[in-house]
Amino acid sequence: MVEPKFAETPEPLEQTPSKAPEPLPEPVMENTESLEAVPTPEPESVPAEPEPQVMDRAPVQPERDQPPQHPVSSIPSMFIVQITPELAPVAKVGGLADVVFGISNELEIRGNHVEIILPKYDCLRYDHIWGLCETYKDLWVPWYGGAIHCTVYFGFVHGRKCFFIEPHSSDNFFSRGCIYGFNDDVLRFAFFTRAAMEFLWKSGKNPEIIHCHDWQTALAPVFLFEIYKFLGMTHPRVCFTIHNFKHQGVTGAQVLQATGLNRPEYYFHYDRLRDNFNPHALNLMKAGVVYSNFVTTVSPRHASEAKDQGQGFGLEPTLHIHHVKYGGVVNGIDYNMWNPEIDHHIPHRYGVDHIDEKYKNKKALRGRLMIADNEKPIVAFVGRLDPQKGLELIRHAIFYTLYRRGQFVLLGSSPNGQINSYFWSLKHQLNDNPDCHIEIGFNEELSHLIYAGADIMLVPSQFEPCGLTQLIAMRYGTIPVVREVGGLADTVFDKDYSYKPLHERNGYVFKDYDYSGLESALGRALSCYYDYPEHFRELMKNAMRYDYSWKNPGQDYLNIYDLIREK
Ligand SMILES: Nc1ncnc2c1ncn2[C@@H]1O[C@H](COP(=O)(O)OP(=O)(O)O[C@H]2O[C@H](CO)[C@@H](O)[C@H](O)[C@H]2O)[C@@H](O)[C@H]1O
Repeated sequence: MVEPKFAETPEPLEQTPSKAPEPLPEPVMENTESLEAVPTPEPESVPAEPEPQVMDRAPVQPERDQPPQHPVSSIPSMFIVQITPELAPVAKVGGLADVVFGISNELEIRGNHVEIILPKYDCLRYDHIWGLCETYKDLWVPWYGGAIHCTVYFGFVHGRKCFFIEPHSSDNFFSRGCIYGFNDDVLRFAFFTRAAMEFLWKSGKNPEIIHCHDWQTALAPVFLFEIYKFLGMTHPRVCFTIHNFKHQGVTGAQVLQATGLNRPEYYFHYDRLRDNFNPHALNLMKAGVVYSNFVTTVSPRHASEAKDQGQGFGLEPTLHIHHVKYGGVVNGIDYNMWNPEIDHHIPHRYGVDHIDEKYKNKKALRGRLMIADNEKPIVAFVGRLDPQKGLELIRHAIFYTLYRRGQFVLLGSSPNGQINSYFWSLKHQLNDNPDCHIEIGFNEELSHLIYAGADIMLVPSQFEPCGLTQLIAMRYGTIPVVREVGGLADTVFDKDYSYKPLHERNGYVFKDYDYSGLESALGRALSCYYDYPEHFRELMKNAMRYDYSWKNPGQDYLNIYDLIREK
C-alpha cells in the first residue's frame, strides 16, 4: 500500500463552529411545472394507417463481453420494453440513465428480450450508438386532433437494442441542444410517450412488460389502458419506477387535448390524474401510480419515506391508496462500466486484492486537476448541484475538509444559473488553494478518475431515493460519508455505530441535516484515515467486497414482472 503513511501526527482537531446551514439560492424548478398555455402546433393531416415496417424483434448483434450468466430462474423469459427519457451513456442527465441501461443489461443477461425506446435528441452521444439506421419511416403520432410525422431509428447502445423516435414538426421537441429545461417539457415528453405507444402498436410489438420511468413517461399506462387496450393491445402490463418524487409533471388540461386523451371531466378526478394540491392541475406522476400494475421507487427505505414520512411531495395519499402494488428495489450499478479492474478511463487498474494501485490513480487525479501531491486524503463530491444533494453541507464540507488537512474535489453542474454561478464564485475564491479543485460541468470520464483517485466520497443529501455515487464509490474502494436517508441508509453502514458485524461496515453515516451532523461523520472518517490507516484500509476492502451489481435487483424486477404479467 502506498498511502496512507504518515510520519507526523496530525494537528489537534479543533471543532469548527457548528451551526445551521445557510440557505443557497433556491433553484427555479427546472422541468415542467408550467401551467401556462403552450402554443398549439399546427395539426398535420392524418394519413391512412401505414403497414407495419419493423420486425417484431430487433436483429441480434454480438454482445460485448458479458459476465457469466446468472442461474436460470423458474420465471419464463419475457419481452420487456423500457420507455425512457434517458439512457446511459447516450442521453444522461442523472442516475435514471444509468439505471435504465443497467437493468436492461441484466435482464438480457438473464435471457429476456429487452428493447429501449427513447427520443432521438440532437445531443445524443452518437459515438456510442452502433449501426444507427431508419427502421420505421412514417409513424404518424396523434397530436391535437391531427398527427405529427415521425421517423423511428434503430441502433445498439453497448449491445442494448434501442429505438429512437424523431418527430418532424416545427415544435423541434428534441432538437434543442439539451434534454430538459424548457417551458413545454410536459408536452415534449407527453408527445414522446404517446409516440412510443403508437410505435409499439403500429409495429405489432406485443411485450409482456412496459417499464416506464418518472413523470416524463408516466402517461404510458394511461395511454395503454385508456386507448390502446381498445385497439387490441391487451397483453402488456406496466411497471412504473419513480426515481425522484420531487418532479411530478404537474400541468394544465391541454396535455389531454394534445395527446388525444381528451375528456377532462373524466381525468380531472381525484382517483385519476387530478393533482392532490391544485384542483386545476393534472399530475403525470400520479397518473403513473394510479394506472400502472406495479409501482417501484429505488430503495425500500425511500418507499416508506415517500408513503409515510412526508417525502412523497404530496403523493402520500395516492401511495397509501395503491400500497398493495407499491415497493422499493435498491438500484444496482453496472459492474462492466464501473469496475476498477478493467476501467479504461483510469490509468491504473486495481481490485480488492491489489488495492495499492489505487494510489497511483490518486496521483493521476492530482496531476489532472493540478492540486498538491501530499499526504492528505482526498474528499470528493460528484453529482447534480441540486438542493436535494445538500448544497449547504457540501459547501461547509469543503471548508471543513481543508481545515482538517484534507483535499477537496468537486465535480457537478446544475441547470439552474444561480446555483451554477454560486459554485463558480466558490471556485474563484478557492482557485489559489493547492488542496481544492471545483470542476463545474458534466464529465463522465473525469468522474471515473475521481471515483478511483479519491479516498472519501461525500453524499450529504436532504433526501435520496437511492443514490448511485455511494455505490460506485464503494466499488472503487472510496469510503462513503452519507446522510442516513433513503437508499443511502439502505446501503452504507457506519464503521463505529452500525448494527452490522465489523466486516460488513463500509462507511460513515450521520443523521441530522446540519453542520454538526456532517462534521461528526466526516471528522471520524478523516481521523480514521490519519490515525488508523490499517482500519481505513479494512473499511475500503469491506466496501469493495459488497455486491451492488444488478444481480439482486435484476431478480427483484423479474419477480415483479412475473407477478403482474398476463398469465
Ligand atoms: N457532473 C457530472 N459529471 C459526471 N457524472 C455525473 C455528474 N453528475 C452526476 N454524475 C453521475 O450521474 C449519476 C448520478 O446518480 P444519482 O444517484 O446521484 O442520481 P440522481 O440524483 O441524478 O437521480 C435519481 O435517480 C437515481 C436512479 O434511480 C437515484 O439513485 C437517485 O437517488 C435519484 O435522485 C452518477 O453516475 C454520477 O457519477
